Amino acid sequence: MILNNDYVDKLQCSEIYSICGNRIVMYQVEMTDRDLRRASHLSNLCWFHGQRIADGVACLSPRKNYTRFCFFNPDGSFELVCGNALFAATALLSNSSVNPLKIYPFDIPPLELSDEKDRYTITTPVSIGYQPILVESLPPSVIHNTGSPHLVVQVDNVASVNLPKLGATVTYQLEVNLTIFSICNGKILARTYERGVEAETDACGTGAMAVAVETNIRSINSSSIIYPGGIYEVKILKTFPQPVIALSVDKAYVELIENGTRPN
Ligand SMILES: N[C@@H](CCC[C@H](N)C(=O)O)C(=O)O
Repeated sequence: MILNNDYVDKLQCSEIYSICGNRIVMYQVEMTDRDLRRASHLSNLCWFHGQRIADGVACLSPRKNYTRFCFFNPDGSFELVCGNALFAATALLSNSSVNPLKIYPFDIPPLELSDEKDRYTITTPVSIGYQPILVESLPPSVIHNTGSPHLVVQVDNVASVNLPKLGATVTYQLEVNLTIFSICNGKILARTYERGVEAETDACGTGAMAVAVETNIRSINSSSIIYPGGIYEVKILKTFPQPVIALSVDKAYVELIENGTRPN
């Protein structure tokens, strides 16, 4: 993506990464926790001349022994975790003096991040949903919280679902993301409609984790989750007392697509 100089000026200390096609602004800023939580105005970095050019903004703020992580959707809503932004954060900080393994979101235990050979990996506990929910024509489905909440629905064929229509209903009624998946020749295919973006994105890290939880419950054995924008690998490391998942992505799917940093 080539943006004009006006937008590059607006970006200042930030970059846009594409992670499996999910475009995230990575904004490095010195801010207190209190100010960060209120910084929903930073979501304006996702917009240029009324057009959405990114699917969220992740703020990284240095602390003494770790980096604080905070995420806003393009509509300004706050979310604890964006899986893809954490992959980008690992890529961004791995060449700096900051310890990339210590990136802490608010309110939840720190996730484990690793940068090994050709892959980035996030390891995190997730909360399983038990209460089946009925929305429109969808089969009863549950919400898994993988740092962000996803209603996870198995369908016959992901390609033939009218995701914009169903997703809009789900985000409006339940205020969660909608992630659908189907099994095709033993492979898991997935799509996510993101709340706060109010559109389908090319891929979603927390959505892939939610699919991994659901397929594990249904005894579907496949470690690859294929989104329109790229492929994630998942491993369930343990299931009790709650599942712990390792989600990884090939570094080739993590691309710096716009660099707004300017020399002084
Ligand atoms: N794209 C993200 C999830 C971002 C948060 C989501 N829109 C929400 O509001 O929960 C990912 O890769 O996990």
